[in-house]
Amino acid sequence: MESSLELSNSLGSVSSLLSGCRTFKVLVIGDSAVGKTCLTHRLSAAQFPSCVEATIGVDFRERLLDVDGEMIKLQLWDTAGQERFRKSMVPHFYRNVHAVLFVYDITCRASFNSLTTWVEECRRNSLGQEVPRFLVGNKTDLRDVIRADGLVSQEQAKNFAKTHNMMFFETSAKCTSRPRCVREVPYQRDKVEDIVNAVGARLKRQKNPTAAYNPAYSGSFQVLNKKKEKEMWSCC
Ligand SMILES: Nc1nc2c(ncn2[C@@H]2O[C@H](COP(=O)(O)OP(=O)(O)OP(=O)(O)O)[C@@H](O)[C@H]2O)c(=O)[nH]1
Repeated sequence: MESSLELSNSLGSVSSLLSGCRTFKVLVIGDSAVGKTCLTHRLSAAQFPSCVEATIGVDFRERLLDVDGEMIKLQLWDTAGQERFRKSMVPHFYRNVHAVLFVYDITCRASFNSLTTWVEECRRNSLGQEVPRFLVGNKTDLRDVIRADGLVSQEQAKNFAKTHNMMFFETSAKCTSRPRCVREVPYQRDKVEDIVNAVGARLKRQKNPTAAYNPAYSGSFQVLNKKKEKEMWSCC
């Protein structure tokens, strides 16, 4: 497993050097089922997936982005939320990270409360404060079907973001139709592109990112010997 990771990362680095396009590793973390996989599909400009399974290990998706005339590549690491599917891979997730998206589900207070655990995991893995952090409250399309007192309020989330020096967004990975969402429920504006642009703009200002972890494909690494085995290196 580890040698596969190292080999693929080296191949990716070569590809990145040849393309001359700066590549940034963006880690996506948060509890299981908050919507990290769906969100990374959307962030990489793909559709909301019709069917998703729990991530085993990590999946990769990429997004090429034009930021003020410079093409940069966001390499989105969609990590497993379930501890049993993360196992010994965690240190790999945190190596050479350029930005982190902390995702919670606005309808699941427990996923918001867990954010401190995810922040702590970053600290344990020596992620410096200079690495930009983004807080994303997902599933805003469910705001109307959940009792207000069951929702994580924007105020709470903003305070958390401020305390931890994060840029805050709420979005729905599912709500893909911008005009329909804007007209029907104004606060459900499709913010996915806003998130991509904010991450891109913030990273573009970063000088000389390390180019170590650059798989030039979409694929996945998974912890083996699990019942729910997907194919290794499955394309997205
Ligand atoms: N209503 C709604 N459902 C969503 C949204 N995003 C994801 N989901 C659903 O939430 C469930 C979990 O989504 P995933 O993307 O697999 O969650 P995850 O965080 O990647 O989960 P792990 O892989 O276990 O870490 C799926 O049934 C999705 O269809 C959203 O914005 N709105």
